[in-house]
Amino acid sequence: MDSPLGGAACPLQVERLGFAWPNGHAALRHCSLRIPHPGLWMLVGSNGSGKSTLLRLIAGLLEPRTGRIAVPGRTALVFQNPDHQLLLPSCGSDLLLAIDPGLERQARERRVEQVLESVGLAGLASRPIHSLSGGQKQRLAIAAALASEADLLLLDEPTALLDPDSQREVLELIRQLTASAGGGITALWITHRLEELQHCEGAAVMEDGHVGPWESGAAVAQRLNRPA
Ligand SMILES: Nc1ncnc2c1ncn2[C@@H]1O[C@H](COP(=O)(O)OP(=O)(O)OP(=O)(O)O)[C@@H](O)[C@H]1O
Repeated sequence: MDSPLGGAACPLQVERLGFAWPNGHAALRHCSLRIPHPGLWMLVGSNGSGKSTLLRLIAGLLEPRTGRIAVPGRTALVFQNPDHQLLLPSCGSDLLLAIDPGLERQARERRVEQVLESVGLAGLASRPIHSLSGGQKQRLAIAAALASEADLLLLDEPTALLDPDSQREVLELIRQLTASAGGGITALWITHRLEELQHCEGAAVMEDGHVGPWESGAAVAQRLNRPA
């Protein structure tokens, strides 16, 4: 299948995107990005370079002023702080919010169990969310994204608030979900943690509202680690 922007189908294509906030500040200028195939892809860049704005545009929360975004599948955003997106008191009730309400009750409950299992939280449907650790909450937020049948996960510094063990667990979870055996899921992951770049398919640097070319994560980490 061809993408709406012409080339072969790919999980995400962004072409010459422009966006300005109501105060006139141009957050994105001629911003282009193409994810060629499923996997884990990372974006780095200094504070204010436009990374979160780009993710919100891709998710459809903001309207671009110019340019185009082509996403053949569904998107889901995962925020830095899972408390900003987990709404209901128990794990199961929160996940039910994300599941197609047209499905029969039993199918919805089965789906809850399935997605909990896929993020390592099997059997926790009735657990109160406030009793989860930070890492478990972040995995639940990822489960909600999966429950919504999203195939493009947009992760905005998902490990920034986690301790090193939980950070590794969340990264490993996303790696498994985006591995080819994981069913064609794509993740676009924003990070300031250069060590995470070692684990991606490709990394790009965002600067002043513009995304650079894909490079190996190791090459980007090495360059950004070097003193100016
Ligand atoms: N709601 C808003 N209203 C006006 N300007 C905003 C708003 N949100 C962000 N901006 C501005 O847009 C620019 C890009 O912000 P954005 O949050 O996308 O950057 P970022 O690369 O994600 O930064 P960080 O690494 O600090 O999260 C910044 O100059 C920021 O101040």
